[in-house]
Amino acid sequence: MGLGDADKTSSLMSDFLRQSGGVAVIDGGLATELERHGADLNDPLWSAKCLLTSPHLIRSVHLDYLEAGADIIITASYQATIQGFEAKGFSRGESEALLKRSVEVACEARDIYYDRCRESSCDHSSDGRVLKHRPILVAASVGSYGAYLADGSEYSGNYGDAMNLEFLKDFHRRRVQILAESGADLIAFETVPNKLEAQAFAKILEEDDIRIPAWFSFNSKDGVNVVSGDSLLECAGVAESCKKVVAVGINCTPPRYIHALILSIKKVTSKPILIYPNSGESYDPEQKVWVQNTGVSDEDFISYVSKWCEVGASLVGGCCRTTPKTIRAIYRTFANRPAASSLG
Ligand code: MET
Ligand SMILES: [Zn+2]
Repeated sequence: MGLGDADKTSSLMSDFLRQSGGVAVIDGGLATELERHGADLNDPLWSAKCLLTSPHLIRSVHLDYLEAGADIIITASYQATIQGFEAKGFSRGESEALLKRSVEVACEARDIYYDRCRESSCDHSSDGRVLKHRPILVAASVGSYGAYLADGSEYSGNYGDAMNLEFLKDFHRRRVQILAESGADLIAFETVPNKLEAQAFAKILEEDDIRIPAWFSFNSKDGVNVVSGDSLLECAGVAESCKKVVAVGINCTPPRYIHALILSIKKVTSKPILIYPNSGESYDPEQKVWVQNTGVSDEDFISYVSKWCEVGASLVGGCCRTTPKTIRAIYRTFANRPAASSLG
Protein backbone atom coordinates (compact mmCIF):
# COMPACT_ATOMS: atom_id res chain seq x y z
CA MET A 1 0.00 0.00 0.00
CA GLY A 2 2.69 2.42 -0.87
CA LEU A 3 2.59 5.85 -2.31
CA GLY A 4 4.09 6.12 -5.78
CA ASP A 5 7.79 6.96 -5.94
CA ALA A 6 7.04 10.51 -6.98
CA ASP A 7 4.73 11.10 -4.02
CA LYS A 8 7.18 9.61 -1.56
CA THR A 9 9.91 11.79 -3.01
CA SER A 10 8.01 15.03 -2.71
CA SER A 11 6.73 14.35 0.80
CA LEU A 12 9.98 13.00 2.28
CA MET A 13 11.08 16.24 3.87
CA SER A 14 7.67 17.42 5.04
CA ASP A 15 6.94 14.01 6.61
CA PHE A 16 10.36 13.96 8.24
CA LEU A 17 10.00 17.49 9.60
CA ARG A 18 6.57 16.71 10.96
CA GLN A 19 7.94 13.68 12.79
CA SER A 20 10.88 15.71 14.07
CA GLY A 21 8.67 18.39 15.61
CA GLY A 22 8.89 20.98 12.84
CA VAL A 23 12.63 21.49 13.07
CA ALA A 24 15.58 19.14 12.54
CA VAL A 25 19.30 19.15 13.20
CA ILE A 26 21.81 18.65 10.39
CA ASP A 27 25.30 17.39 11.30
CA GLY A 28 28.44 19.53 11.41
CA GLY A 29 31.66 19.76 9.40
CA LEU A 30 32.77 16.34 8.24
CA ALA A 31 36.14 17.08 6.66
CA THR A 32 37.28 19.33 9.47
CA GLU A 33 36.21 16.76 12.05
CA LEU A 34 38.12 14.02 10.21
CA GLU A 35 41.18 16.29 10.30
CA ARG A 36 40.71 16.96 13.99
CA HIS A 37 40.98 13.20 14.45
CA GLY A 38 44.30 13.17 12.64
CA ALA A 39 43.34 12.50 8.99
CA ASP A 40 45.55 14.24 6.44
CA LEU A 41 43.16 15.60 3.82
CA ASN A 42 45.63 17.60 1.81
CA ASP A 43 44.61 15.84 -1.37
CA PRO A 44 42.37 16.60 -4.36
CA LEU A 45 39.87 14.06 -2.95
CA TRP A 46 39.79 15.90 0.41
CA SER A 47 37.46 14.06 2.83
CA ALA A 48 36.83 11.35 0.22
CA LYS A 49 40.46 10.28 0.69
CA CYS A 50 39.28 8.67 3.94
CA LEU A 51 37.02 6.37 1.93
CA LEU A 52 40.28 4.78 0.77
CA THR A 53 42.32 5.02 3.93
CA SER A 54 40.01 5.08 6.92
CA PRO A 55 36.29 4.44 6.40
CA HIS A 56 36.07 3.45 10.08
CA LEU A 57 37.01 7.04 10.99
CA ILE A 58 34.24 8.42 8.76
CA ARG A 59 31.77 6.04 10.42
CA SER A 60 32.90 7.11 13.84
CA VAL A 61 32.53 10.82 13.02
CA HIS A 62 28.99 10.14 11.70
CA LEU A 63 28.26 8.39 15.02
CA ASP A 64 29.64 11.32 17.00
CA TYR A 65 27.24 13.62 15.17
CA LEU A 66 24.28 11.32 15.76
CA GLU A 67 25.15 11.16 19.44
CA ALA A 68 25.37 14.94 19.46
CA GLY A 69 21.75 15.02 18.27
CA ALA A 70 21.97 15.28 14.47
CA ASP A 71 18.87 14.03 12.63
CA ILE A 72 20.55 14.17 9.21
CA ILE A 73 24.07 12.98 8.40
CA ILE A 74 25.83 13.99 5.19
CA THR A 75 28.09 11.44 3.47
CA ALA A 76 31.80 11.78 2.72
CA SER A 77 31.19 12.13 -1.01
CA TYR A 78 31.46 15.93 -1.22
CA GLN A 79 34.70 15.76 -3.16
CA ALA A 80 34.33 12.14 -4.28
CA THR A 81 34.00 12.03 -8.05
CA ILE A 82 34.46 9.26 -10.57
CA GLN A 83 36.85 11.57 -12.42
CA GLY A 84 38.86 12.20 -9.24
CA PHE A 85 39.13 8.50 -8.39
CA GLU A 86 40.09 7.64 -11.98
CA ALA A 87 42.86 10.24 -11.80
CA LYS A 88 44.22 8.19 -8.89
CA GLY A 89 44.32 5.07 -11.03
CA PHE A 90 41.05 3.42 -10.00
CA SER A 91 38.91 1.78 -12.67
CA ARG A 92 35.42 3.03 -13.45
CA GLY A 93 33.90 0.14 -11.47
CA GLU A 94 36.14 0.74 -8.47
CA SER A 95 35.37 4.46 -8.53
CA GLU A 96 31.65 3.81 -8.55
CA ALA A 97 32.05 1.33 -5.67
CA LEU A 98 33.90 3.99 -3.65
CA LEU A 99 31.05 6.44 -4.17
CA LYS A 100 28.59 3.82 -2.96
CA ARG A 101 30.82 3.11 -0.01
CA SER A 102 30.34 6.68 1.25
CA VAL A 103 26.61 6.02 1.61
CA GLU A 104 27.12 2.53 3.06
CA VAL A 105 29.42 3.91 5.76
CA ALA A 106 26.78 6.47 6.79
CA CYS A 107 24.04 3.81 6.78
CA GLU A 108 26.25 1.55 8.93
CA ALA A 109 26.67 4.42 11.41
CA ARG A 110 22.89 4.87 11.53
CA ASP A 111 22.39 1.10 12.16
CA ILE A 112 24.98 1.08 14.96
CA TYR A 113 23.34 4.18 16.41
CA TYR A 114 19.88 2.60 16.38
CA ASP A 115 21.32 -0.44 18.19
CA ARG A 116 22.78 1.86 20.82
CA CYS A 117 19.43 3.62 21.22
CA ARG A 118 17.70 0.27 21.67
CA GLU A 119 20.21 -0.81 24.30
CA SER A 120 19.97 2.44 26.20
CA SER A 121 17.33 2.81 28.88
CA CYS A 122 16.94 6.58 28.44
CA ASP A 123 17.20 9.23 25.73
CA HIS A 124 20.33 10.87 27.14
CA SER A 125 23.32 9.00 28.58
CA SER A 126 25.06 10.21 31.72
CA ASP A 127 27.95 11.52 29.61
CA GLY A 128 25.58 13.69 27.57
CA ARG A 129 25.19 11.51 24.47
CA VAL A 130 21.81 11.71 22.75
CA LEU A 131 20.46 8.15 22.42
CA LYS A 132 16.95 8.92 21.37
CA HIS A 133 15.30 6.74 18.72
CA ARG A 134 14.10 9.07 15.98
CA PRO A 135 13.93 9.26 12.19
CA ILE A 136 17.41 9.81 10.76
CA LEU A 137 18.14 10.69 7.15
CA VAL A 138 21.31 9.93 5.21
CA ALA A 139 22.02 12.72 2.71
CA ALA A 140 24.47 11.86 -0.08
CA SER A 141 26.72 14.84 -0.60
CA VAL A 142 27.46 16.19 -4.07
CA GLY A 143 29.98 19.02 -4.14
CA SER A 144 30.38 21.38 -7.05
CA TYR A 145 32.67 21.08 -10.07
CA GLY A 146 34.79 23.68 -8.29
CA ALA A 147 35.19 21.32 -5.33
CA TYR A 148 36.52 18.64 -7.74
CA LEU A 149 38.96 21.18 -9.19
CA ALA A 150 40.18 21.74 -5.61
CA ASP A 151 41.49 25.17 -6.57
CA GLY A 152 39.17 27.26 -4.41
CA SER A 153 36.64 27.87 -7.19
CA GLU A 154 33.87 26.46 -5.01
CA TYR A 155 34.24 29.79 -3.18
CA SER A 156 34.47 31.95 -6.32
CA GLY A 157 31.99 30.11 -8.54
CA ASN A 158 34.09 31.24 -11.45
CA TYR A 159 34.55 28.44 -13.99
CA GLY A 160 35.57 30.70 -16.86
CA ASP A 161 33.63 31.87 -19.90
CA ALA A 162 33.91 28.57 -21.74
CA MET A 163 31.81 26.71 -19.17
CA ASN A 164 28.35 25.57 -20.15
CA LEU A 165 25.33 23.64 -18.88
CA GLU A 166 25.99 20.45 -20.88
CA PHE A 167 29.53 20.17 -19.53
CA LEU A 168 28.35 20.40 -15.94
CA LYS A 169 25.51 17.94 -16.53
CA ASP A 170 27.93 15.45 -18.08
CA PHE A 171 30.40 15.97 -15.26
CA HIS A 172 27.89 15.22 -12.50
CA ARG A 173 25.38 12.83 -14.08
CA ARG A 174 26.83 9.38 -13.36
CA ARG A 175 27.86 10.28 -9.83
CA VAL A 176 24.37 11.50 -8.98
CA GLN A 177 22.86 8.34 -10.48
CA ILE A 178 25.19 6.11 -8.43
CA LEU A 179 24.53 7.98 -5.18
CA ALA A 180 20.79 7.91 -5.81
CA GLU A 181 20.86 4.10 -6.06
CA SER A 182 23.09 3.58 -3.01
CA GLY A 183 20.51 3.60 -0.23
CA ALA A 184 20.69 7.30 0.67
CA ASP A 185 17.46 9.10 1.52
CA LEU A 186 18.26 12.22 -0.43
CA ILE A 187 21.01 14.00 -2.35
CA ALA A 188 22.58 17.06 -0.73
CA PHE A 189 23.88 19.38 -3.44
CA GLU A 190 26.13 21.46 -1.23
CA THR A 191 28.12 24.67 -1.48
CA VAL A 192 26.62 25.36 -4.91
CA PRO A 193 28.52 28.44 -6.08
CA ASN A 194 26.58 29.64 -9.15
CA LYS A 195 23.31 29.48 -11.04
CA LEU A 196 24.59 27.42 -13.97
CA GLU A 197 25.55 24.56 -11.66
CA ALA A 198 22.16 24.74 -9.90
CA GLN A 199 20.52 24.47 -13.34
CA ALA A 200 22.70 21.47 -14.20
CA PHE A 201 21.67 19.71 -10.98
CA ALA A 202 18.00 20.47 -11.58
CA LYS A 203 18.21 19.10 -15.14
CA ILE A 204 19.89 15.90 -13.96
CA LEU A 205 17.17 15.39 -11.35
CA GLU A 206 14.45 15.92 -13.94
CA GLU A 207 15.92 14.17 -16.98
CA ASP A 208 17.62 11.18 -15.44
CA ASP A 209 14.86 9.58 -13.42
CA ILE A 210 16.63 10.06 -10.11
CA ARG A 211 14.45 8.27 -7.59
CA ILE A 212 15.28 10.18 -4.41
CA PRO A 213 14.73 13.86 -3.62
CA ALA A 214 17.44 16.48 -3.14
CA TRP A 215 18.27 19.70 -1.39
CA PHE A 216 20.11 22.63 -2.89
CA SER A 217 22.42 24.56 -0.63
CA PHE A 218 24.26 27.64 -1.85
CA ASN A 219 27.15 29.57 -0.33
CA SER A 220 27.56 33.32 -0.08
CA LYS A 221 30.37 35.64 0.88
CA ASP A 222 28.45 38.91 1.07
CA GLY A 223 25.07 38.00 2.58
CA VAL A 224 23.30 39.06 -0.63
CA ASN A 225 24.32 36.93 -3.60
CA VAL A 226 25.86 33.49 -4.00
CA VAL A 227 29.66 33.44 -4.11
CA SER A 228 29.90 33.87 -7.91
CA GLY A 229 27.86 37.09 -7.68
CA ASP A 230 24.82 35.38 -9.24
CA SER A 231 21.52 36.42 -7.69
CA LEU A 232 20.52 34.23 -4.75
CA LEU A 233 16.88 34.86 -5.67
CA GLU A 234 17.48 33.39 -9.11
CA CYS A 235 19.48 30.46 -7.74
CA ALA A 236 16.82 29.66 -5.14
CA GLY A 237 14.26 30.09 -7.94
CA VAL A 238 15.93 27.25 -9.87
CA ALA A 239 15.54 25.05 -6.78
CA GLU A 240 11.95 26.21 -6.31
CA SER A 241 10.90 25.19 -9.80
CA CYS A 242 12.38 21.70 -9.57
CA LYS A 243 9.85 19.24 -8.13
CA LYS A 244 12.51 16.86 -6.83
CA VAL A 245 14.00 19.57 -4.60
CA VAL A 246 12.57 19.29 -1.11
CA ALA A 247 14.58 21.97 0.72
CA VAL A 248 16.73 24.94 -0.20
CA GLY A 249 19.22 26.96 1.76
CA ILE A 250 22.74 28.02 2.58
CA ASN A 251 25.86 26.28 3.86
CA CYS A 252 29.54 27.02 4.42
CA THR A 253 28.84 30.73 4.85
CA PRO A 254 29.64 32.92 7.89
CA PRO A 255 26.87 33.00 10.53
CA ARG A 256 26.62 36.80 10.39
CA TYR A 257 25.18 36.66 6.84
CA ILE A 258 22.58 33.98 7.43
CA HIS A 259 19.66 36.05 8.72
CA ALA A 260 19.47 38.23 5.61
CA LEU A 261 19.97 35.24 3.32
CA ILE A 262 17.02 33.39 4.88
CA LEU A 263 14.82 36.44 4.32
CA SER A 264 15.83 36.51 0.64
CA ILE A 265 15.24 32.80 0.09
CA LYS A 266 11.84 33.08 1.74
CA LYS A 267 10.77 35.51 -0.96
CA VAL A 268 11.04 32.85 -3.66
CA THR A 269 10.29 29.55 -2.02
CA SER A 270 7.73 27.78 0.08
CA LYS A 271 10.03 24.77 0.54
CA PRO A 272 11.70 24.14 3.90
CA ILE A 273 14.79 26.31 4.38
CA LEU A 274 18.04 24.72 5.55
CA ILE A 275 21.00 26.48 7.08
CA TYR A 276 24.39 25.06 8.00
CA PRO A 277 26.90 27.84 8.24
CA ASN A 278 30.63 27.46 8.79
CA SER A 279 32.24 28.90 11.90
CA GLY A 280 32.82 32.23 10.17
CA GLU A 281 36.50 31.60 9.61
CA SER A 282 37.65 32.22 6.08
CA TYR A 283 39.41 29.70 3.85
CA ASP A 284 42.70 30.53 2.18
CA PRO A 285 42.66 28.38 -0.98
CA GLU A 286 46.35 28.89 -1.70
CA GLN A 287 47.61 27.82 1.71
CA LYS A 288 44.67 25.41 2.02
CA VAL A 289 44.08 26.52 5.61
CA TRP A 290 41.28 28.23 7.53
CA VAL A 291 42.14 31.69 8.89
CA GLN A 292 41.04 31.46 12.49
CA ASN A 293 40.78 35.02 13.70
CA THR A 294 37.65 35.69 11.65
CA GLY A 295 35.49 32.99 13.28
CA VAL A 296 32.80 33.00 15.97
CA SER A 297 32.67 30.85 19.10
CA ASP A 298 30.17 28.03 19.51
CA GLU A 299 28.28 30.28 21.97
CA ASP A 300 27.95 33.07 19.39
CA PHE A 301 26.93 30.59 16.71
CA ILE A 302 24.21 29.21 18.95
CA SER A 303 22.93 32.64 19.89
CA TYR A 304 21.80 33.01 16.27
CA VAL A 305 19.97 29.71 15.95
CA SER A 306 16.57 30.63 17.42
CA LYS A 307 16.50 33.79 15.32
CA TRP A 308 17.17 31.82 12.15
CA CYS A 309 14.24 29.55 12.99
CA GLU A 310 12.00 32.51 13.84
CA VAL A 311 12.56 33.95 10.37
CA GLY A 312 11.97 30.67 8.60
CA ALA A 313 14.76 28.07 8.84
CA SER A 314 13.60 24.58 9.74
CA LEU A 315 16.81 22.58 9.30
CA VAL A 316 19.93 23.83 11.06
CA GLY A 317 23.44 22.39 11.37
CA GLY A 318 27.03 23.37 10.83
CA CYS A 319 29.57 23.24 8.01
CA CYS A 320 33.34 23.65 8.00
CA ARG A 321 35.05 24.18 11.36
CA THR A 322 31.97 23.27 13.36
CA THR A 323 32.15 20.18 15.57
CA PRO A 324 29.88 17.78 17.48
CA LYS A 325 29.97 20.37 20.26
CA THR A 326 28.28 22.90 17.97
CA ILE A 327 25.67 20.33 16.94
CA ARG A 328 24.94 19.33 20.54
CA ALA A 329 24.28 22.98 21.32
CA ILE A 330 21.89 23.30 18.37
CA TYR A 331 20.12 20.13 19.54
CA ARG A 332 19.70 21.64 23.01
CA THR A 333 18.34 24.89 21.55
CA PHE A 334 15.69 22.89 19.72
CA ALA A 335 14.90 20.67 22.71
CA ASN A 336 14.07 23.81 24.68
CA ARG A 337 11.57 24.99 22.12
CA PRO A 338 8.00 24.40 23.33
CA ALA A 339 6.89 23.29 19.87
CA ALA A 340 9.52 20.59 19.63
CA SER A 341 9.15 19.23 23.14
CA SER A 342 5.37 18.85 22.99
CA LEU A 343 5.49 16.46 20.04
CA GLY A 344 5.56 12.75 20.64
N1 MET B 1 29.71 18.22 3.82
C1 MET B 1 31.00 18.81 3.53
C2 MET B 1 31.88 18.68 4.77
O1 MET B 1 31.42 19.01 5.84
C3 MET B 1 30.82 20.24 3.12
C4 MET B 1 32.05 20.98 2.89
S1 MET B 1 31.77 22.65 2.41
C5 MET B 1 33.27 23.09 1.73
O2 MET B 1 32.98 18.23 4.71
ZN1 LIG C 1 31.95 23.84 4.54
